[in-house]
Amino acid sequence: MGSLRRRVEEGNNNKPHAVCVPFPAQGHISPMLNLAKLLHSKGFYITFVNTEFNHSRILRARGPNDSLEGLPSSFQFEAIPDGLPPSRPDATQDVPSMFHAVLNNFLEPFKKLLLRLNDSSSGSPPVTFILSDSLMPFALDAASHLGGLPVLLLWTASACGFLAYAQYRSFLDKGIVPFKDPNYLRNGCLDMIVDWIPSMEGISLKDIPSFIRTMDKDDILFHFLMYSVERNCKSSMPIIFNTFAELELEVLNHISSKVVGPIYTIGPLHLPLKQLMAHLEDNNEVKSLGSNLWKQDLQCLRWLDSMKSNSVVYVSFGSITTMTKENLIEFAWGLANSNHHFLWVVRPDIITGDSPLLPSEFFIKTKDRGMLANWCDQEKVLNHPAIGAFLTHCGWNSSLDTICGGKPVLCWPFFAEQQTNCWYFCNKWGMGMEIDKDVTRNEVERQVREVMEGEKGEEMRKNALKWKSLAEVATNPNGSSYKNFEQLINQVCLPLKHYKN
Ligand SMILES: O=c1ccn([C@@H]2O[C@H](COP(=O)(O)OP(=O)(O)O[C@H]3O[C@H](CO)[C@@H](O)[C@H](O)[C@H]3O)[C@@H](O)[C@H]2O)c(=O)[nH]1
Repeated sequence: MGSLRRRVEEGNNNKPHAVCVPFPAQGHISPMLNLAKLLHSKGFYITFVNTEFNHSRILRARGPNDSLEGLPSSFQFEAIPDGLPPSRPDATQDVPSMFHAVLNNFLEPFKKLLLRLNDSSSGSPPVTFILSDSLMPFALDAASHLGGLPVLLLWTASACGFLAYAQYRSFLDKGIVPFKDPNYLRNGCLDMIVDWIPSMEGISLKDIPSFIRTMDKDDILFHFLMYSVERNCKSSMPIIFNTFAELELEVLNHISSKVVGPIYTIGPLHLPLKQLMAHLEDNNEVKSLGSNLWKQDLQCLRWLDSMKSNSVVYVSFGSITTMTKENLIEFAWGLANSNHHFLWVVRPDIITGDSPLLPSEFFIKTKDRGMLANWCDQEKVLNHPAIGAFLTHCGWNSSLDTICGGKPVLCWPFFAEQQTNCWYFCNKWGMGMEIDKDVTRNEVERQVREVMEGEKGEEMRKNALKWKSLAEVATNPNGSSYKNFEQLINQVCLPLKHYKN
């Protein structure tokens, strides 16, 4: 697929040009787009690169007028093929296959794209740097192929997740991974305390990013993360973290001593973006840009408007989590039996290969207090005063959404570093409780009641509000993330333009 829009405009040629390449999944595209918009507001020319698959999904979910067309001349979208066979058009692609594709299929089309963008007839200024997702290591290879083009790396998950992934080689060297006993998931093995990770005293194997859970020495999930994080650590390029220093200070100090390049914490990106959007005119094209891969149900917010403050539990498991039909039924009855109001995002692809069907008794029992949606504007939902708590899988964007909204969490981590985020919510940040992997309706009911009515829930709510206010301080002028972002722009990104020319 070629350029979607190309307009040469006076003045663009002097702009520094950032080519942004997110990992092709919702939880990566959204923070990358947020950062791209912030860079654009600082005068950068942006090329945003999606896969063809996700590009089509965004067009379908948002419609051409409200997604990728009619943009200012200094913000363009490009799409490259992922080389994967066709899959369900509105479902998240298989994660191991995507890791395989990233390692094998992306380098050549991406190099071709960079060459085209750098061609004087392209209509865009010469590329100044690549802003690459940390999980797209081919961007580093493409950059060196093009004579050492600078690369900025964006880590879209938590810093604690990064530090935990950075231990993967130790798990191999110590002979812990791959596991040898086929019962390792059930025999208490995962309760082993991991005692060598600085700043994570008391953490157990079960809280380490889940890709250690394998008996296969060549497991693609484990090796992809180990390889990508190690490449980040060894690179002299800056790594940007979507977190704030006050939240993960100790971890960040350890990461700083582990990586060759500098690190910049500039999050939560939601907050500076919100401020930026508030200042843009309503007809500003960047304002209407979004990256949701599913169509948002706008009714949810209207429904919440009619609810009392702190009275609704919001339930969502992000864009990748899948569960069994039995899990879904247990969540449903747990919510129903709690007698609380709830808004539940049930993605059409949440049950692998099947539709998420719920029993009619459930609908009868929850008729006046339950709302289901395929997808919603989660940031807005979590900022809504009616929401009292969030039942989440602990993906990092959802974690930041809830921190920015000041809502306590019930955690049901699915995979990746969600287990580590969950451990931090429950053990360090004091705003979370964990629901067992083998979820039961009784536990869901009990925890929903606790977070909505109990003393512990009250304590968690207070802590959540404390983190919300610290996140605001960090992103306000003179806050840590604000200053880091200014430094990143003025001391790293803008001088790169000078260096290129
Ligand atoms: O109805 C919904 C549900 C979700 N979201 C958004 O979807 C994103 C979901 O991202 P995240 O919470 O991070 O979950 P995943 O989609 O699972 O994200 C992947 O990417 C994250 C960032 O790298 C990792 O932390 C996760 O472990 C990984 O699974 C967030 O921005 C939400 O605001 C909506 O807008 N509407």
